[in-house]
Amino acid sequence: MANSVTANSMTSDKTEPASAANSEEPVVVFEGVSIIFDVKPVIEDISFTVMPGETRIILGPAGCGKSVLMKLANGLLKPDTGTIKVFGQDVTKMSENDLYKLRSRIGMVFQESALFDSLSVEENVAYRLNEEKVPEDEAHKRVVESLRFVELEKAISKFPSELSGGMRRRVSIARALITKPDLILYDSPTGGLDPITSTTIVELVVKQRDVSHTTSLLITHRLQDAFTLATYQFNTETGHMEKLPNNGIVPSTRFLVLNEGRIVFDGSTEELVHSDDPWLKEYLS
Ligand SMILES: Nc1ncnc2c1ncn2[C@@H]1O[C@H](COP(=O)(O)OP(=O)(O)OP(=O)(O)O)[C@@H](O)[C@H]1O
Repeated sequence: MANSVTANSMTSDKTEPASAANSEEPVVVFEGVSIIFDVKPVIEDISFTVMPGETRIILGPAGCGKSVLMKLANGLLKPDTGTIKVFGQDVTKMSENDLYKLRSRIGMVFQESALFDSLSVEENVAYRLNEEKVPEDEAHKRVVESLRFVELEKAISKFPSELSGGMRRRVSIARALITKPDLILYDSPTGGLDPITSTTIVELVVKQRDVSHTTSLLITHRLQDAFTLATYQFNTETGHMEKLPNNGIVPSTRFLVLNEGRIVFDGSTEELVHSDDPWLKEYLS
């Protein structure tokens, strides 16, 4: 089988290194991060680390601060206290110019796809390349390659309004992958999709993870998607994901669970499912 993700006994945290990252250094580090909106703390004293090649799944009830946390990681929001390092650089202290450069290494899949309705699929996917003044021929080649990855080459000339929700989400993923990022931030990539379409999107995330070993943060409201990510690997021969044998767990998948702006869990899949915490047990049931 042409796979490089290995099942383990649910105890090791070893991960495959991300292609362009130093495997020794964490990709994302939050230390004592808090942010207050209108006198209300939305993120409170959060600390966690994401290592190269890790897929960090972020769970928690609606409004607990998941999207805010992701915007903090991308430098779109600044915390009131604490430090946030991405690729070793403190994003809380960076100028907009430096943040712009840093973001060329970060792919972002926004909630609800966030495509530009007036642009074609090709223009949407090429957006970042156009900003970086990549020559047209080269940009076109890369758009085709990126759309092929999400199995949507045929939609290249269409407009977002002509696409289904699942197709728009695929375009959004193709747009995030076009710069071959070292970190991908997925904000609810299956939000608002039906279960079958959601599974096709999760399969894409699994494919991206297992083909490129890119570090990622992924918010999901669907526990089923989270556990699929933790227990399935991509088979490049069949072109589909499949469940790991013997109840195996993908070792590079870890969880962060938030509630009311605080971390209530930070650990492996096995630790999560075996947690005795009453709140977590209720949340997972
Ligand atoms: N820019 C902002 N200004 C003021 N309040 C904000 C801002 N962004 C988010 N909030 C508030 O912060 C809280 C957390 O929002 P966030 O979007 O992070 O939640 P979430 O966990 O992602 O929710 P959901 O699962 O519903 O997407 C919410 O109460 C929200 O109203």
